[in-house]
Amino acid sequence: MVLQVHRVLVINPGSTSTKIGVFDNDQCLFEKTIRHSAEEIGQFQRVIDQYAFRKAVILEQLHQEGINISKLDAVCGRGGLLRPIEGGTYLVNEEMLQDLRMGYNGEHASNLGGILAYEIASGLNIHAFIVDPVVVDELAEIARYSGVPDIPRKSIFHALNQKAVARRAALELNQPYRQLRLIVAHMGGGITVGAHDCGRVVDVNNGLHGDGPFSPERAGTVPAGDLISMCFSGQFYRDEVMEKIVGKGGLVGYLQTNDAQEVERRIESGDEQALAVYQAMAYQVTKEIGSMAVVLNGKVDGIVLTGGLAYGKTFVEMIAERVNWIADVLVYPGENELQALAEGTIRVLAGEEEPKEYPNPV
Ligand SMILES: Nc1ncnc2c1ncn2[C@@H]1O[C@H](COP(=O)(O)OP(=O)(O)O)[C@@H](O)[C@H]1O
Ligand SMILES: CCCC(=O)OP(=O)(O)O
Repeated sequence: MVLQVHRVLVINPGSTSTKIGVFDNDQCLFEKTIRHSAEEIGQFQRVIDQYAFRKAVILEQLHQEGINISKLDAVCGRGGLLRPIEGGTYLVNEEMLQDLRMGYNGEHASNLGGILAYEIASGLNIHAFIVDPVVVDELAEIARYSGVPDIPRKSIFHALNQKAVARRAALELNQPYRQLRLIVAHMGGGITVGAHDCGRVVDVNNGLHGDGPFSPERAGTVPAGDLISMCFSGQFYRDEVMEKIVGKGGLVGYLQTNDAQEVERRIESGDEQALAVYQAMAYQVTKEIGSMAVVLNGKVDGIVLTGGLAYGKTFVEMIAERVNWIADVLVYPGENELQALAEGTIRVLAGEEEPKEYPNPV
């Protein structure tokens, strides 16, 4: 029997980068990470305004690589701040596009994933998909309480990569993912730390809207009372305050860069402020890991560090030395998101799985 080969373009817009790949089934033909500086991204007021810029960057890169897009069978994007849904592969439909365009659950680069996939696919008369978007919701009911009844906690995190690396850790630990208790810290432009309890992410910080550790471009949890006073001080517009939390918080706020490698260079050249901020970011990640250990009743089979920041040896060491008493630390730098997007799409194209229809609420 001849195996049918499906060619898929996958697009992963992150807050600090656009990552693309072309796959023949699960075989990667080419992948590329295009990094965007804080200034480059900062010139756009809204995430949706970055659409034309990111599309041009993608098409230019494919052109340079000599990829003929008319040979594609599908396009898949990382999605987006939709309504809370269960994991899986979803066909991009009109209702989804509307929610992505309006930012139903807020603004994030991944909203562009489904839109870019749809725009490129519709020009070629092929289907567009998203896989395991950032709103996959498996929270335990107890984790939804915030203390303010009108503001329930939400599941907004690096679902795609957290699941992919958790499965990789399960292979390494030689046990099924569904029988393991893992803590996964994805450390990219945003940072999310999830408690994976036997295959379900029962608690995780909302990586976008002021919850958890600060990150290269986000504030994480901030003192609520002071934030409220800032909002009503008359000194700032709403968007300006939001930017302090998402986009211009964290490393960008303290050091005016979202680039951890640049921070490491500054530290090497003796910059004490850079060192203090980097140490504080690691410290906040360890606090979140500690709290997820409590969520798992202290029975933790492994702590997984992943995302772009996990390439930073010093940063990983700062974290590992504070948390390795909880469990062994496994480090998977970068992310498996392109591969995971491709595999989710191929499962549907090969007829192994039916695509889910949005919305398909939890
Ligand atoms: N080799 C490296 N050493 C240290 N930090 C790195 C390295 N490579 C990337 N990073 C940092 O990782 C962060 C981006 O992570 P990434 O997972 O690619 O984010 P996103 O997908 O949100 O754009 C940036 O701060 C970047 O500077
Ligand atoms: C919205 C949660 C996912 C996230 O923060 O992604 P990036 O790190 O790519 O911005």
